[in-house]
Amino acid sequence: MATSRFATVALNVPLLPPLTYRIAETMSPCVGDRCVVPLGRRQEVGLIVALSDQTTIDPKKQKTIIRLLNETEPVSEIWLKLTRFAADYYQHSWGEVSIAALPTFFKTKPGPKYEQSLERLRKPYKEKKIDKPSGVLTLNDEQQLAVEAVDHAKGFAPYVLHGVTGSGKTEVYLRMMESLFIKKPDAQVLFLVPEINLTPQLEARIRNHFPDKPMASLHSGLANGERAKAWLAAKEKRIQILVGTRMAIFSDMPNLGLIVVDEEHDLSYKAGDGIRYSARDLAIKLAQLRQIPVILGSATPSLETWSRVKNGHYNLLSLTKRAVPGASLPTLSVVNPKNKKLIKGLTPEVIDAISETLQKKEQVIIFLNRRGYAPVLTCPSCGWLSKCPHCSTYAVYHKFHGKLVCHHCGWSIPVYSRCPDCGNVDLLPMGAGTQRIEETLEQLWPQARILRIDRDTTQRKNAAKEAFDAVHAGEVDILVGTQMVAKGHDFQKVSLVVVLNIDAQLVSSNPRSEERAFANLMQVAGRAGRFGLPAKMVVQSRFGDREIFAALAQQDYNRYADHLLKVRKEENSVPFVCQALLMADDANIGKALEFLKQALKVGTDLLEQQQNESVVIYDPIPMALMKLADKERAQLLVEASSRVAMGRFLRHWYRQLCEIGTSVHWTMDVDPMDV
Ligand SMILES: Nc1ncnc2c1ncn2[C@@H]1O[C@H](COP(=O)(O)OP(=O)(O)OP(=O)(O)O)[C@@H](O)[C@H]1O
Ligand SMILES: [Zn+2]
Repeated sequence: MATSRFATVALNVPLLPPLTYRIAETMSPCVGDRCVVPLGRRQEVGLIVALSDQTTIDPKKQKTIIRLLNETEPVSEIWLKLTRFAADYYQHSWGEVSIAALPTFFKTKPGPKYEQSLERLRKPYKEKKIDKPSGVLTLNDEQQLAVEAVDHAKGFAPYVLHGVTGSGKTEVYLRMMESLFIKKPDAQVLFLVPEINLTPQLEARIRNHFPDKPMASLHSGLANGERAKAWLAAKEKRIQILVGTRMAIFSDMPNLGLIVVDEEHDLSYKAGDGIRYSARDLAIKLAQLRQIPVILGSATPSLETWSRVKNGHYNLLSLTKRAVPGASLPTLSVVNPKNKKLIKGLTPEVIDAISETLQKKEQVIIFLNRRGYAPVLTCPSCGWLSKCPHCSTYAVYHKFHGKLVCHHCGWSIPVYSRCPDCGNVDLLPMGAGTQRIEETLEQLWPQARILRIDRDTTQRKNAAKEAFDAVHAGEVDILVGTQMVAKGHDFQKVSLVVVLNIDAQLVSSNPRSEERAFANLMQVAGRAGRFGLPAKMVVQSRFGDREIFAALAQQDYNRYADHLLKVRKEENSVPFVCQALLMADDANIGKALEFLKQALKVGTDLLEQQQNESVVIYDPIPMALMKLADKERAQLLVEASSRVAMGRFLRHWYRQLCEIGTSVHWTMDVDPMDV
């Protein structure tokens, strides 16, 4: 075979299409190999995406590949296609996406110890101990049906596994994997989870079920070396099961036979900075490229996903009841705190319910989506408020550390002993966060063992795992926390869930806020009564008569999702339109808005030129959280009736935006989560 003389190399540079380099005679690269090339005065690691025998580049300007990095197999054609798709879809250069998708080790110029490091990465994983051989459960009919459907699937097959909380979705995933392994013993499975904190429990469950199948996890809590190790093990087929957060979607698994996206509605599948990809959406694309089944599981599927079930793009698998015999869903009562005699913000109903549950020696979860002691500190004499000097928001009072902390930019100072404006010494915390509720609980139930789980208590490595282990071991009576306590955990003895302060989410101007509140409520309700204890849920809210609570009382996702879809359809909003957001920030909001006005003009002209009537561009506006870390931010919303129309517009518009040449920093978010 004649060797090619030129290689096209993708590089991590915005807007830069892959560049052509000469191949030295001693090298025989493959498509998918990494290499080091000169770029201006720098040397960069690039990815070879094509080979050819000729080039139109002037021989004097041709540059040569400096070093070929082919000690590992080249990335697969499918991996290249996936990253290329993501690049086109999210408006980045192919190199930006593909290089960024590699673990740091593989995108850094090799140092002197490169070979030894590679060798170390290839060392086998230490055997982990299996807790106890898991007994074989008999699947119920619905579970059985779900497993069989996927077992019979041919080629690309997208499924939504919609199962009420505690309906045994995890068991279904495990059996789906099992039947895949029976058919293809060397198959690989990619199992995506929204949060690192959910991986230990799940990993243990998978390990117990498949003691012989090598597995690894991949998430941002791992050191660079560990990430590279997992990535390489997946690539070289030394592991068969990869459990990971969104970044794991960019693993390259040659024998991939099944993808599971657990809790598919979770926001953390969408990257919030850099390349703003959705791992869930890319999972669908990957399954299509690999021609395999993909399972999106949730008790509360996102409306995007639900509408695709409704229009027949995805197949629906339903689990309508709890899996453990005798287990039922909690009964709901909504208590209006208005005109009630509150004790430290708690209604008598909540207090009684907690006391009763503690008497029965069962566990309580208190869910409050706000960490810290109080969201704001105020001076009652002059009206001073604890504003963050860098953001258009308040710094949160953290009593135990004696600090004011901005949850948006991280700014913090020791808390004032007197008002910085008027000198008054009696500063007052307003509202309550998890710390304050914890303090209240300690005062009201001094005998109870109370544990708070939120981002503040779980920063140390393994802290979250240890905390949840304590709950599982029955060492905790009351668990108070943020969303972290609502997700995924299979608690045995929780029989009461109390929800405080959900109202902020119900009156928000963000149109997705209510959808999220519903998902939160359903999920947290789902932590109670999983093992047959009669369970209760008490929500303090002023909006007890809303549709959301009627649906929650029945645990009727379908009813509420259909209701929301109807509203969205009437409003012609997502998922009935596609959106993209152009965001600009600058020290001065005026300049950010000015740039967006130019962008609007360019875009409007382009639409006219394209005779594209499926796309609408709205006027630029300051963002809801206008100032963040001293940057003033504005946004421009684009909506289109189809993804194709959107893609056609964005591609050209993006190029033209780059030509505007502004000092304003801007980014594009395709399918934004918040507008
Ligand atoms: N067929 C079955 N028979 C008995 N118990 C079962 C069966 N299937 C699952 N279970 C048990 O039911 C409990 C809940 O299952 P699992 O955690 O898989 O639910 P889930 O649907 O993932 O819940 P969630 O969405 O709330 O996280 C687990 O303890 C599991 O062992
Ligand atoms: Zn701030």
